[in-house]
Parts: sequence; structure tokens; C-alpha cells
Amino acid sequence: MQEHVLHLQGIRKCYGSGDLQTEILHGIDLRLQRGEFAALIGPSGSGKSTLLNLIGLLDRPSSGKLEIDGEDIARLDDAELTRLRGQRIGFVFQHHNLIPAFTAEENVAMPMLVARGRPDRDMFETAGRLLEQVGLGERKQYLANRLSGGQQQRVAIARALAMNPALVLADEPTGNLDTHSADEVFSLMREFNRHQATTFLIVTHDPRLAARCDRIIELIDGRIASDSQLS
Ligand SMILES: Nc1ncnc2c1ncn2[C@@H]1O[C@H](COP(=O)(O)OP(=O)(O)OP(=O)(O)O)[C@@H](O)[C@H]1O
Repeated sequence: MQEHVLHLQGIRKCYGSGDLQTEILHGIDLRLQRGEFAALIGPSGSGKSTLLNLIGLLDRPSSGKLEIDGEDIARLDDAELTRLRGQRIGFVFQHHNLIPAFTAEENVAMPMLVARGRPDRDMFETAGRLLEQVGLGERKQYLANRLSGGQQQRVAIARALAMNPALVLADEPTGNLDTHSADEVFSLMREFNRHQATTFLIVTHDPRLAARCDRIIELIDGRIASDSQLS
């Protein structure tokens, strides 16, 4: 097992081409150890989503080295990147991205269905267990669009954990929620982190939530401006 779930060295990202090319990330060095619970903060436009997209293997860096769970992504073709993303990374977005006409259970089973190619009993058992862990065991047969915003985000967390990923990337996971639901969703991520040693990297604009992380990484103008260990 790799000690570092994530290792970035000199990561740069440019958008556009020719004279219109703009560099957004200017050489990011970052390591995340297994079991870390880290916040990524920074002003709007500082490059947080751009960085998360690279780490989430949704886009490739313009240069630099990116390793996920010991795999150097430069060596992987697009199909291998998709496999690595599906198996090792979980995503929680601000807008939960659940399939509204599917039940909570079907939504959580979806990553397992995609990986295995056909439904089996085990994936629904796993989905049911995860939904119990996020406090929605009674509602697993509810359609996603019949659940409240906070409940939908809890389903999204269960779905992100369905493949037992090494790393969960959360982009403003509580941005749409009232304070109480935001606290609940945050506490759930924390519990999974403590009990399963899942590594979390969470983009948040909420200083109160960032202060509940172990580490705060601050991005300003495409550079890491500060990186502080809180516990
Ligand atoms: N596909 C793209 N093409 C060109 N420029 C882009 C693209 N995506 C992002 N940018 C630019 O990159 C910069 C960083 O954007 P990014 O979304 O990563 O910031 P952010 O820190 O996540 O901001 P916010 O907190 O507002 O979500 C911005 O100036 C943005 O306009």
C-alpha cells in the first residue's frame, strides 16, 4: 500500500493556445498521505476547481508529475485513467449529480454497476449498508428527487464511497446547504475518514468547516500560498 495517496510535483495547467494561452496553475507541489482530511481554500478564480479536475483525472496537467495511489498518470492512456478514476477516486460535488428518477439505492450502486457491467446482489447490499451508515437506511427505496437537499448530499457521499476509494474529492459539498445540513454532511465525511482512513480533499469557502479539517491548503493565483497542519 502506498503511503501517499496523492503526489503532485511541479503541476502546471494552461488553457487556450498560442497568444491566448493563459497559465492557471503555476507549479503545484503537494502530497496527501493516506487518511488525511484536508481543506482546499482560496479566493474565487484561484484555481481550486482546475486543480481538483486534474487530481480527479478529469483533465490532464500541461506539465508536471501527478501520482494517484502510486500510479504515475503520464503512463496511462485515457481508458486506464477512466479505470483508475472509477476505482480509486470518489467525487462529491456541490450539486449532488444524482440521477433523479433512480432510487437512493440505485444511485449508490451506480459506480459498482459501471465497474462490473451488470447488476448483482452484492452491490445492492453494499449500497444498502452505505445508506444505513449515512442515516438513510429507511429511505433507500426513495427516488432521489424525493429527498431533501441534505439527504441527497448524504446519498452522494454514500455513492462516492461505494468503490472504497483511496481519495474522495469534494468540491463545495456543503455550498448549497443550510448550516445544520452542512454540519451533518461534514460530520459524515469526517466519520468515514476516521473509520475507514479514506483520504479527503475538500474545497470549501466556509472557514468554520475548514477549521474542522486536519490541514488547510490555501491556493492564491494558481500557487500554494500556505499549507497548515491543524492537528
Ligand atoms: N476551461 C477553461 N478555459 C479557460 N479558462 C478557464 C477554464 N476553466 C477555468 N478557467 C479559468 O481559470 C481560473 C481558475 O478557475 P477555477 O474555476 O479553477 O477557480 P476556483 O478557485 O475554483 O474558483 P471558484 O471558487 O469561483 O469556483 C479562472 O480565471 C477561470 O476563468
